[in-house]
Amino acid sequence: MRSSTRARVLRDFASTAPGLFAAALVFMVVEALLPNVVLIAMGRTVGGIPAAVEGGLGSPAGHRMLLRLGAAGGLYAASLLRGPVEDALSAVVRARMTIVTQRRLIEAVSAPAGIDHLEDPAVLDRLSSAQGELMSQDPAGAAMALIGRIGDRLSGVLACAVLATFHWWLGLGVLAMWLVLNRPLRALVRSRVGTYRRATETLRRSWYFAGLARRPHAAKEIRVFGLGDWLVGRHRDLYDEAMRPSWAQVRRINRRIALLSALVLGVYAVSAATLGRAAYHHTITLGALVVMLTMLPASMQAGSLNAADFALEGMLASVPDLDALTSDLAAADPGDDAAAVPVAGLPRENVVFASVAFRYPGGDHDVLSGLDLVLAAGTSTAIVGVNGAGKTTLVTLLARLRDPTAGRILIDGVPLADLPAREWQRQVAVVYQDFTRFPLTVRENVALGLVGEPVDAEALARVARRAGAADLVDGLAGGWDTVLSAQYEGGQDLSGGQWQRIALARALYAVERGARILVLDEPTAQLDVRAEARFYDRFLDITKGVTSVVISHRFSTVRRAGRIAVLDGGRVTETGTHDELVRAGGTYAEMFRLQVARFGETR
Ligand SMILES: Nc1ncnc2c1ncn2[C@@H]1O[C@H](COP(=O)(O)OP(=O)(O)OP(=O)(O)O)[C@@H](O)[C@H]1O
Repeated sequence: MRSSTRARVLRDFASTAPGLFAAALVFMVVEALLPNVVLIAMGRTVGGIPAAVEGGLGSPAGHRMLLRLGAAGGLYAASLLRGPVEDALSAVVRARMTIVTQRRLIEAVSAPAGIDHLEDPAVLDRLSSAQGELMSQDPAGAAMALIGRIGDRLSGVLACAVLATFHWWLGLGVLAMWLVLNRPLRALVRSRVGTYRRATETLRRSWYFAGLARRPHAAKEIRVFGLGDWLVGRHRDLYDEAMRPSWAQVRRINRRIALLSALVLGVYAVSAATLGRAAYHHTITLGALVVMLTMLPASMQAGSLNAADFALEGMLASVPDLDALTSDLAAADPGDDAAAVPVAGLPRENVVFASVAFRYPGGDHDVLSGLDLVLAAGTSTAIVGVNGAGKTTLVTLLARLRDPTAGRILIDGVPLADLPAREWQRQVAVVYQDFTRFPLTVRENVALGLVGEPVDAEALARVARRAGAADLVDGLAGGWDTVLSAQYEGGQDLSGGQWQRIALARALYAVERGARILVLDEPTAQLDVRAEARFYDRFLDITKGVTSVVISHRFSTVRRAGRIAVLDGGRVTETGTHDELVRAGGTYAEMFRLQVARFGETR
C-alpha cells in the first residue's frame, strides 16, 4: 500500500483522537526500545557471571551482577506488559475508528439522492472492500496495527545499530539487506491483496451465502427447503473459485520467498560466523557476545514480513476504496441547488409525465417509453398493469430515486430535474410494497415519516386511526413504546398485514406534516378481507387533499380512485374512471372482467 495511505491513516487517527494518538506514539517508542533493552540487559548480566563466580556474590563484581540481574528482571517483567497494553490500546482505538469509518460509509452511500449506485456492482465491490470484507480485515484496526509495525521496524533498526557497535559493516550490512529485501517482499504482499481485489465480486457472492444462514427472514426457507448443506456448498465453491488464483500465487510467492530466504540465511550465517570468530579469538567479551547474538534475530524486524503485515495490508486496502467511494458518490450527486425553485406546497396544479422513457442501468430494453400521464393535484390516480409493466418504476421516477433516460417530469410546469431532489423527496410519502420494518418502537416507526421534528402525539393517534392501526397499537403490551422486533428484549414482531398498517400510518404521518404526494404501492396486498374492506371505506379519507397514486392489482381498490391509468408496453394506453374504462371495452375492461369472473370481485 502506498505510503500516502499510511500517512492518511495516521493523520485520521491523530485528528480523531489526539490523546490516544499520543499514547500510541509512546507505545510505539516503547515497542521499539524495550525488547532490545531487555536483551542488552540480559546479555550484560550473563557477561558479568564469570567475574561474579570468581569473586563470589559478596564481591563488587557479584554485587554488579546481582544489580544487573535485578534490572534485567525488572525490564523483562515490564516487557511482559507490552502485549496486554497493546491489546487494550488497540481495542479502544479500534472502537473510536470504527465509529469514524462507519459514519463515513453511511454518509457516502446516502450522499446521492437516487438509488442507482446501490445496484452498481463496481460501487458494491468498493463498499465491500471499504468495510474490510475483502480480506476479512477490519479497517478500523489499521491505525494501531500500523503503529505497532512501525514500532517493530524501529526495534529492528535499533538492533542493527547495536550490531554496528561491534562492527559497523555488520550492522549496516544487515540493515541494507533488509532495506533491499523489504521492497520485493512488500510487492509480494501487495500482489496478494490485488488477487483478492480482482475476486471481489465472487467473494461478495460467497459472503452473501455465508450471511444468509444468519438472517431470520431466510432461515425459514432454508429449513423448509433443506438448504443448509447447499448454502455451505455454494459458499465454499464461490470462495474456492475466488481464491484459486490466490493459491497459485501463494505457491509462486513461497518459491520467491525461499530464494530470498537463501540470501537472508547467507547474511546471517556470515554475521554469526563473524561473532563466533571474534569469540574464538577472544576479541569480544562474553557479555557483548551474548548481546550481539540476541541482536541478530532481533534485527530481522527491520524488514522481514509476517502475518501482521498481511493483515495490515488488508486493512490498508480498504482506505483508498472508502476515499474513492466518498468522493465518487459525492461527485455523482451535485447536491441541492440553494437557488433552485422552492418545493414547499408543490404540486398545486399537476404532475406531468411527458414522453418519459426509462431503462435500468445495464438493461437491454426500455421499461418505460413514450409515457404520457397527468396527475391532477389533489386527486387520486390508480395505476393498473400486469406484473412487470413498470408501475413501481414509475413511482421511483416520481420520487426522483431515479431519473428518466428520456422525456421530462414536470411539477406545475417546472422540470423535476430542476427541483432540489431531497426537498422534493420529502414531498412524496410512499408505502412501498417492500416497506422497511424498522426494529424500533411503534412511535418511532410511524414518526419516521418526518424525522428530525418533535413527535406530534395527536397527529400520531390520528394517522393510526386512519391507517386502521389504532386497535393494533392499543393491543400491544407497551402500546406506542413497543419495539417491533422479536430480536430485542421486550420486543414483538407483527404480522405482514399489521406491519402494512404501520407503514401506511408512517406515510400518512408524513402527509400530516406537509408531504403533498401519497403513493400506495399494493396497499392492501397483506390485509385480510375485513381490513381490506375497511381500507376501501377509508380510501377517500386517506387520500383526501393530497395528490395520490395507488398501484394495485385489486379492482376493488383501483375503482375507488378518481382516475385510472392503464400501463401497457411501457406507456399509458388508457385513462378514465372505472365506469368509463369498463364501457370503453379495452384492456382495463378485459382485466376487470377476468377478475370478476374468477373472484366475483365487484365491490
Ligand atoms: N432494479 C432493477 N434493475 C433492473 N430491472 C428492474 C429493476 N427493477 C425492476 N426491473 C424491471 O423493470 C420492469 C418493471 O418492473 P416494476 O417493478 O416497475 O413492475 P411492476 O409493474 O411494479 O410489477 P409488479 O406488478 O409485479 O409489482 C420489470 O421487467 C423488471 O424486471
